[in-house]
Amino acid sequence: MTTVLHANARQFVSTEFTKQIVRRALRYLQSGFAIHLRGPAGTGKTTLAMHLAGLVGRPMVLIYGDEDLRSSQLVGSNSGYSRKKVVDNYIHSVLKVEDDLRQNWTDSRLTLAAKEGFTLIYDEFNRSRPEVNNVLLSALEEKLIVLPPDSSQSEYVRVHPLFRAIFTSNPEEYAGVHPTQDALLDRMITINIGEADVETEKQILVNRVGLDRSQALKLINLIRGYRRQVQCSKASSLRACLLIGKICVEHEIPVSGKDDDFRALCFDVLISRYGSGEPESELGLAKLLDQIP
Ligand SMILES: Nc1ncnc2c1ncn2[C@@H]1O[C@H](COP(=O)(O)OP(=O)(O)OP(=O)(O)O)[C@@H](O)[C@H]1O
Repeated sequence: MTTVLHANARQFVSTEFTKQIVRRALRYLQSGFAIHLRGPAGTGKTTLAMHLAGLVGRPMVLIYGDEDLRSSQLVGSNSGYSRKKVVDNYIHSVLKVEDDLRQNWTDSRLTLAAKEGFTLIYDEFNRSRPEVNNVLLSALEEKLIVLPPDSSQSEYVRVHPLFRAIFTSNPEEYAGVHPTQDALLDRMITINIGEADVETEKQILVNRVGLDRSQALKLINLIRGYRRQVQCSKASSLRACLLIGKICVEHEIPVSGKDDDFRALCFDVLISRYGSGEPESELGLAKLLDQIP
């Protein structure tokens, strides 16, 4: 049974940075094009996708890209049998038996969304093997989903005009990410989602974990400073900010380099995330913490 979701608009923090992306993305979706939000981990792609789906206003279906995802989990599969047996002995000398055994076909998420005109969010789609995603080529271009020959259904599903698709992905240099076939990229509009601006991260920290603005700014500057120092561009600072911020608020730890608990928390979260584990990386973080009043 496929779960259909509805977006929780309250959670989404809107700033000038996010509004200009939402404006562009909505334009493309309203014109019927699939969009692809691509960027480093933790830059807010999935949250933005859910927000956009909420603005489109149709129920949404969520699929997560995965190495083991099979095309049947996108399109559907036969599950079990139903049997209809009719015994006709109206004329007692004549016994007529009709025995009809059929396979039951169950639509999976892509087919459900395409049939009903829902919004499909396919999160980190390039973690699925490229051949599994081939079914999307005709879904996005010819607006048809070709069902497997043994599907006991018609050979294809016509895509509902209100169907929309939002893809998210990490760049190909990430572990576990497959190169995306050009034909699929050619069928979507890719928006590169970079690191949010300081104002957006600050607003998210204030709204999501309850830090005050000055503490949020101190934390953002510390983490961005450390990422610059160790030259780490792999993941954004947002998740680390939210993690440290939440623990500080819930355990009343001040955002201050003078506080031992805060220093230990930053070492625990930041060295493993961005650091090299080398002594100079730890020394560098200690010096940055010394500068936080
Ligand atoms: N505009 C926003 N409003 C509120 N919270 C946000 C916003 N953008 C991001 N977040 C929060 O930041 C964190 C990271 O966001 P998200 O998971 O969407 O990033 P992502 O780019 O999809 O990461 P990944 O590539 O690892 O999947 C989440 O906790 C999310 O709730």
